Amino acid sequence: MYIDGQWQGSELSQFEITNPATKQVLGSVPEGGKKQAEQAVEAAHKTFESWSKLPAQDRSRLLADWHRLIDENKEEIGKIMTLEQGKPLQEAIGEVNYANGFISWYAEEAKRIYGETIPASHTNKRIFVQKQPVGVVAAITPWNFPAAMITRKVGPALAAGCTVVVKPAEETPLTALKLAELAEEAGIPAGVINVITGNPQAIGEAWLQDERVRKITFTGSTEVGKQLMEGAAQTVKKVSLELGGHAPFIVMEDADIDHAVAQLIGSKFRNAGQTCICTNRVYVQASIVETFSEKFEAAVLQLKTGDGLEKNVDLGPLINKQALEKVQDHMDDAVAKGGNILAGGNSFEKNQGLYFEPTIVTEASDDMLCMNEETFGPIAPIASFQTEEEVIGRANNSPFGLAAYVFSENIGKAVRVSEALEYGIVGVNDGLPSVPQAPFGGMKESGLGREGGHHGIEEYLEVKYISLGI
Ligand SMILES: NC(=O)c1ccc[n+]([C@@H]2O[C@H](COP(=O)([O-])OP(=O)(O)OC[C@H]3O[C@@H](n4cnc5c(N)ncnc54)[C@H](O)[C@@H]3O)[C@@H](O)[C@H]2O)c1
Ligand SMILES: O=C[C@H](O)CS(=O)(=O)O
Repeated sequence: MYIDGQWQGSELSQFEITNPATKQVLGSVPEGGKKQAEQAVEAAHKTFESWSKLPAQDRSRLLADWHRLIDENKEEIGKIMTLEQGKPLQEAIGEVNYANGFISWYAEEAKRIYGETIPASHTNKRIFVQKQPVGVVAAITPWNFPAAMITRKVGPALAAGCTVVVKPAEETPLTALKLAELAEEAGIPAGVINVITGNPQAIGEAWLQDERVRKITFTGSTEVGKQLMEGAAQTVKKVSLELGGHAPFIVMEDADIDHAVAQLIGSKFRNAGQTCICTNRVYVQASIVETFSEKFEAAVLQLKTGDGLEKNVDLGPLINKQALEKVQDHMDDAVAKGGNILAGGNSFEKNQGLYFEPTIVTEASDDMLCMNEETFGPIAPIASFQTEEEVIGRANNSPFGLAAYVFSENIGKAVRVSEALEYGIVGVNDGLPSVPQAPFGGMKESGLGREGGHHGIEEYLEVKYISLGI
């Protein structure tokens, strides 16, 4: 753990981090709890005064130095990520670059936190609006993007002048600790970033109860997000939630089918289907569903599943046994409800790694689990539809509202459908929309707030106006 500029916790009991591809023990980290959570808040609270008063140019420079060191170490960070999370090495390095994009974006954004003046309704008054950092921020992050989900929070928080306490997922703390090590090397002062590993419930509860923590920013399951949202009410903390998704991928009859197939491969099978914006259900207009399915099958059969450190691997292992069991449940349910397995359909174990083949299920029906619950694995169920109105209704019939995709070469139709979809992110002829400069986030039970772009820093700012009598 990294608290107040000190690497500590060796005296505590440890928990092991294992490689999901081999079950090899990679190392161990301290099992922190309430006490360490409170120590971290104390450090962040103590440092907030000086960090928030630092000129924005200085915070910007420190973030830029951190960005440079992350870039210089991206292969090492990528390998740590592949070892503890399982994604293929090139994909892991890609995540490091994506994660680092938030650091560079917010290094610049730090210098552009503008206020405003408002014409007063009285001649003897002047009104000035200022934006000030919210204070100590608690960040809790998932295992599937061990770097990007941290920098997508810590970047804007530090740029805004906040200090942070971070709890990474138990499965993937090593990437987070490496990022902290590089932040220390960049000269980011002790207490600005604190990384705690250990008991999620104990650490989370300590932060929820602590009035010095002024914001909770969480990325993870909707279930846990709801718990944290309730807990934040104890001291009325600001809350940002990046939660579960269930993305529809809509292919209209006038789509470029080859392009849509290529984009679906990326959207469905990135991180072995373990991303919040992965396509979870595919809707193809009836007139082209056979042609589309044949082309998609041919592309899926080219994919290679294996240890992420092996060359030319497209899909790594699933993170754990529970993840595999959920994917298998969705597979069995789809077949039981009349689904036809066009490709894949099997789990397998290799060197103790748990894998599921990239899978296509055709004849999917809306009552299937995979058409309603987040699969978080490499199953692509294909359902056909007749009309634009029908598919919009089916796509929106979900408690989730994170990402959706629509493919059509008719611009008017693409705009009409994208505007009708109740999702925070809509890819139009684009299956991989995530970039640091855009406001990433969901509607409905997929979350609150946005991360990325100029919207992302607003989450860490309070708006104050000063009414000046003259
Ligand atoms: N919307 C997004 O940007 C986004 C990004 C990545 C993952 N996700 C979602 O996250 C889920 C998968 O990630 P996961 O399995 O790590 O999710 P999870 O909710 O189980 O865990 C996320 C984090 O919360 C912590 N946590 C769990 N219970 C807690 C509690 N009671 N108090 C405090 N912390 C607690 C975990 O230790 C982990 O650090 C999926 O639903 C996925 O869609 C969403
Ligand atoms: O899993 C959720 C991530 O936010 C996905 S992305 O890397 O931001 O697209």
